[in-house]
Amino acid sequence: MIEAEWWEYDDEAELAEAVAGDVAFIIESALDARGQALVAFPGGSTPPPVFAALAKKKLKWKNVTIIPTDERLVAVNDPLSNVAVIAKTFIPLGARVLPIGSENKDHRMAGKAADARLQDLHWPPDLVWLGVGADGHTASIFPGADLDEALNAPKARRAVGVMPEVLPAEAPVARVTLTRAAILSARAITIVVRGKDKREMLEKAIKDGPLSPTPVGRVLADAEQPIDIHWCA
Ligand SMILES: O=C1O[C@H](COP(=O)(O)O)[C@@H](O)[C@H](O)[C@H]1O
Repeated sequence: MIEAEWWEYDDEAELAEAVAGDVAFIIESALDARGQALVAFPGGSTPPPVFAALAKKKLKWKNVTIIPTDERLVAVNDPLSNVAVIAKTFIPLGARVLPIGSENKDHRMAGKAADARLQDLHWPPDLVWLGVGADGHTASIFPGADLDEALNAPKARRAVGVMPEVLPAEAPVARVTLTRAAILSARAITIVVRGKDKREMLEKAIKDGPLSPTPVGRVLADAEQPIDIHWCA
């Protein structure tokens, strides 16, 4: 049974401030407990206002490592790159931002390379913050031939390569993504989504659990930690 708590906001600005406050608290707690923090942030259009609010927090950024939850297989200076957006905000603050993508056109090889990079990190992540696409993908776990590997890869595997069955119009490229096991290993999981349609889809995915046809439902079905879901229309 997925334990999900919904947090609703009047608008995007209110959501950004609240999520930034929560993420800062998680980072601060990790720094107090372990002297370092490892967090995974999503790409897409939802995070930038949250990043801007989070960047104003006084944290020991040099002890914080940030990885993307997933990456589009494009050059790091391509506007589609997830890590580029993260790096632009947090590298100037002193954070370590670790790219997991490559320009390798073979997404399976790129997945292996991403996994090797992540194996060097102090695991588990203190936070995996997930976004959700209109088609129900989360991180870059998409419907298609690579879905099973992303969902059922061995526990030790942290990233795989994925070719979405239907390429999303806003970023029609192959990806690398954290596996379900890597996502669920996090000390905390939070989801940030906007829009009524996504809310309905996510509510249904959570209700359907392991039987959900959507990747996000299949990922969350095995979560043992409570999930915070931040939403605005
Ligand atoms: O392609 C992606 O999309 C999802 C959702 O993005 P949004 O624009 O609806 O916020 C995102 O979570 C993922 O990291 C990204 O690669």
